[in-house]
Amino acid sequence: MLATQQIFLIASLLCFLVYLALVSAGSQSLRGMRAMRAAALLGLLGNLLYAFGRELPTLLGYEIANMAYSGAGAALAAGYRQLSGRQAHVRTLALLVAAVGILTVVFHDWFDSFMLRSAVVSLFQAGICIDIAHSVLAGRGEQQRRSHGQVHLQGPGQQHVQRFVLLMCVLVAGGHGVRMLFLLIAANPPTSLLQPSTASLAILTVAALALPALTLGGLLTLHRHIVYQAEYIANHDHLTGAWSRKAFFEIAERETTRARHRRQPLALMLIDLDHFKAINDSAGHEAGDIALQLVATSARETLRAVDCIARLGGDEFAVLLPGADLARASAVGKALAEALRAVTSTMPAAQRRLTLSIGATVTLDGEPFKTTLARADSALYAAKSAGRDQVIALAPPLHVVRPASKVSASR
Ligand SMILES: Nc1nc2c(ncn2[C@@H]2O[C@H](COP(=O)(O)OP(=O)(O)OP(=O)(O)O)[C@@H](O)[C@H]2O)c(=O)[nH]1
Repeated sequence: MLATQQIFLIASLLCFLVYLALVSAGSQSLRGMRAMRAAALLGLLGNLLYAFGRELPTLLGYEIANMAYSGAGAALAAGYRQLSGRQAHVRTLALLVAAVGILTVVFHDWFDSFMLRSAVVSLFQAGICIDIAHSVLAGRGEQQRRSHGQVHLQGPGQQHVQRFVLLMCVLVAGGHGVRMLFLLIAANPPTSLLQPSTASLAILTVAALALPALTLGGLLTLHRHIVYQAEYIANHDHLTGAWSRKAFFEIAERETTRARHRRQPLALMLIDLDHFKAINDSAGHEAGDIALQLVATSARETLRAVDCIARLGGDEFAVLLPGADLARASAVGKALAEALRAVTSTMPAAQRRLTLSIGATVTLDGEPFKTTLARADSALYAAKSAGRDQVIALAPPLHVVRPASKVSASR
């Protein structure tokens, strides 16, 4: 058996295994999944056709094999584009694949030139690798933006996958560059890719293994996306996007320990919408949902990336402010109420009436978090009892620091 045939058979097997893994990963709905599957299948087909190229008619063993390879590259590029949130541009990629197919036929059957065929294929494959690298780098920025303040959801695994894909792109694009250079300067340039020379074998190995390797990178990226989505759903409130109650208590324990170690203050605010039931009753449940979303949006505009907002249930939110003292917590509470007022000023009457009661406190060194939470709850209760639409801050031990200061006159 020829060495080249073995390489292509190994690459076929790898493509098949990656395809199986992509199928078993399920989740058809995930962006990029279909393109990755198509890349693995086309890669499998291309490698098999190349493996038996000598036994098959030229049309199958060369032209169709080439088309399958180009198609696999294009599908990979589309998949990585979708994974990173870029537009896939399927039509443009399909046109490029067709152009590569036509040119290889022209430079094979009409004007036989191994050099020109190689130039077309190398330019296309190097371009695909550059585009994939671009997608990976663009996706990295996107994830950093999305994970702002949620860093623990992004494990180091994702970075390793991105580095692996980038390395493969550099290897393949660089390999095609070296190949072109070699063809240009070699005293006796090869006249066929299947010519048994060490250089041809090296090029073939890189080219054949690049496809399953890049498809595997896509599979790993998809896997990280699935894990990320599952973690996101488990840790976030679906309506407002705020942290879930469960995640909040985990974060609170961690932040309490961190504040103690760093000897820094940690403030906690409990926020409850005023007369929320009336909004639901008068304007409907949907208007109530919008009101809850507005609170979360206003909070995100007001808070820093290190702060954390969670929906504890119903119309109650909690906010952790690492490094903030009581005065700062009061100021943030007022700023939040102000931001909500600004957002709702142009809204229908039901949401325009939206005000907040806020109870704030700071952790006392060494006390369990549930004690801090109980104090913030007392402050919130005091704010409600004092007429709502205000921030009340309670310092440890339990005494009122800012008695019933109105954020604004109630409307
Ligand atoms: N629209 C909507 N309403 C919800 C949701 N979860 C809980 N509620 C409603 O929130 C209301 C909670 O009202 P309460 O906190 O008991 O009372 P309130 O009207 O806000 O009055 P005060 O808190 O005393 O100012 C109830 O009517 C619940 O049905 C939700 O996800 N969406």
